[in-house]
Amino acid sequence: MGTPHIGAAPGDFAPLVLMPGDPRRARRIAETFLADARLVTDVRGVLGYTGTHRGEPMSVLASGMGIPSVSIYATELFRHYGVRRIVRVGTAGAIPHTVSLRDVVIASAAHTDSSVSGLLVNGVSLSLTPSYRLLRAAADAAGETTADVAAERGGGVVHIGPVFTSDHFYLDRPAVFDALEGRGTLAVEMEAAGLYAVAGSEGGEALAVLTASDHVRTGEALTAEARETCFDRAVRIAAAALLGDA
Ligand SMILES: O=P(O)(O)O[C@H]1O[C@H](CO)[C@@H](O)[C@H]1O
Ligand SMILES: O=c1cc[nH]c(=O)[nH]1
Repeated sequence: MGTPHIGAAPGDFAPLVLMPGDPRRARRIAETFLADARLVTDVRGVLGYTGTHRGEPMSVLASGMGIPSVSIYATELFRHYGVRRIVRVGTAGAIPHTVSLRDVVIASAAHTDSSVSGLLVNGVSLSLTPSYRLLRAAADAAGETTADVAAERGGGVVHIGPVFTSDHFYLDRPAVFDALEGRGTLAVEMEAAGLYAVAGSEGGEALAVLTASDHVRTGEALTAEARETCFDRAVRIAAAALLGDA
């Protein structure tokens, strides 16, 4: 039963999956966003739950950190569990000063310093992009969140644009961030490009909806408590995108 990394039985996952990096965040999402959630896998402590959201079956599974880890879980979900859509709900470091802590960044493309963009098609550096349907549904779900509305709700604004998926959390190269910012890159994280690459290869749909938990220019960072509260907004947008025309 299951795959090398997922202990769930066939049929245990819904076709729609939310995917945070952190297993404890997966549990929190299951407790707060899913009705009747049940644990379906805990191999290696990577927790997965299935329940319903607004009456539709929906699952949550942690990805762990980095492209190799998210690639394993996304591939096994698409290939062996009939999953159709995965939306990553992660944290990220804001790059330009126009992105503030608590803002949500919907990743319309993922640049990367990983080899993944060049590994899949010989001689080609692939553009790693989300499903247009998911992107459009997330943009619609976020649409009413102007700066004023966001301030009233205690959250930041929603940005849509490219992100940088890095293999290096401790990347001490400001020039890289300068060059990426000059090309419109909004935030840095460690999984979106891998998820987009897997979805492209496996015939699935994927998107990353990120919350700015720290700022690479100023060094500011959210407290652990603020991180949890702010994160809910990204999860709401992600769940709405998953439901889309499901
Ligand atoms: O909060 P998550 O989803 O894990 O995302 C970010 O946090 C981790 C690094 O601290 C990396 O996985 C990065 O992408
Ligand atoms: O990967 C990440 C996640 C949050 N903040 C960063 O600077 N990098």
